[in-house]
Amino acid sequence: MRLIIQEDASNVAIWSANYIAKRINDAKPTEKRPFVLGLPTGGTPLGTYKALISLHKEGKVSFKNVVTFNMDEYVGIPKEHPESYYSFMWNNFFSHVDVQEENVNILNGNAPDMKKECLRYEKKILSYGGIDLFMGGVGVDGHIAFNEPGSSLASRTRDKELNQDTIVANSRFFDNDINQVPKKALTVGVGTLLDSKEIMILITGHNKSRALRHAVEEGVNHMWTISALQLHSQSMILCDESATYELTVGTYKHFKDIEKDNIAPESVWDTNENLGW
Ligand SMILES: N[C@@H]1[C@@H](O)[C@H](O)[C@@H](COP(=O)(O)O)O[C@@H]1O
Repeated sequence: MRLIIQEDASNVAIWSANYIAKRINDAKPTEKRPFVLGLPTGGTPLGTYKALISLHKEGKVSFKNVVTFNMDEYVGIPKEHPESYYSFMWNNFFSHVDVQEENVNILNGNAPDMKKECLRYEKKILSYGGIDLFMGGVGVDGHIAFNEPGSSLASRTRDKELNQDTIVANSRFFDNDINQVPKKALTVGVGTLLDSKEIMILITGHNKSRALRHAVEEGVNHMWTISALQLHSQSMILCDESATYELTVGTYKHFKDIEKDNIAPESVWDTNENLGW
């Protein structure tokens, strides 16, 4: 696993956006052979979406031949609800780039048959030959997508009960009222994520430092589903300095040293100016 440590969250955003743009451009996607991108919601990837929109507006990347699959969606709120992941994605990203509506895939949290919906999603991912690059975030308790502690590391797309920690954490988007937060979600499984060709997880802020330690320094454990990344041959965590507080000095120095020549992807574009950072 690679661990790339950036100074702060804005650098994480710029780095990840450039990386995604480079992967898409290198793949030279076509209508018949699109690039397949897995995407998350949450506060963490917002900067990445902002940076990708800038890159798109500068003509440096197109999403015309990109097919997207979102990680998860709440169950039981209408898709038009301002806090549904459908609304999040269209408001914060899809509406600002040239992605084609028919290429956007988001689980339907209101499907009459949840099992069928999850199976349909898995099959659709397979129909494209799998996901080329899955970007994700992490919960404070180390959950990836909505794979809460104790989720099977072989799990596939399914419905999951959200735990109290997640409900409390997500209540910030629901007027800080835990009663308004959906108690269930549909989510890709850990196994689904591990089948992606490449995984890039963004971890920023002090409150995620325990999750980062478990991901990097502890063993693979279903109580910290993020740790399953250790089983993947092309996984990368991109974090900021604040998230490294629980790493040992030795771990920190090791990754700083081996990644020192990889501060940015080879053809990094300087988007700082345009983003006002
Ligand atoms: N299902 C999402 C996860 O995909 C996300 O990684 C996590 C952390 O979100 P944030 O980036 O806002 O801390 O929140 C939710 O639980």
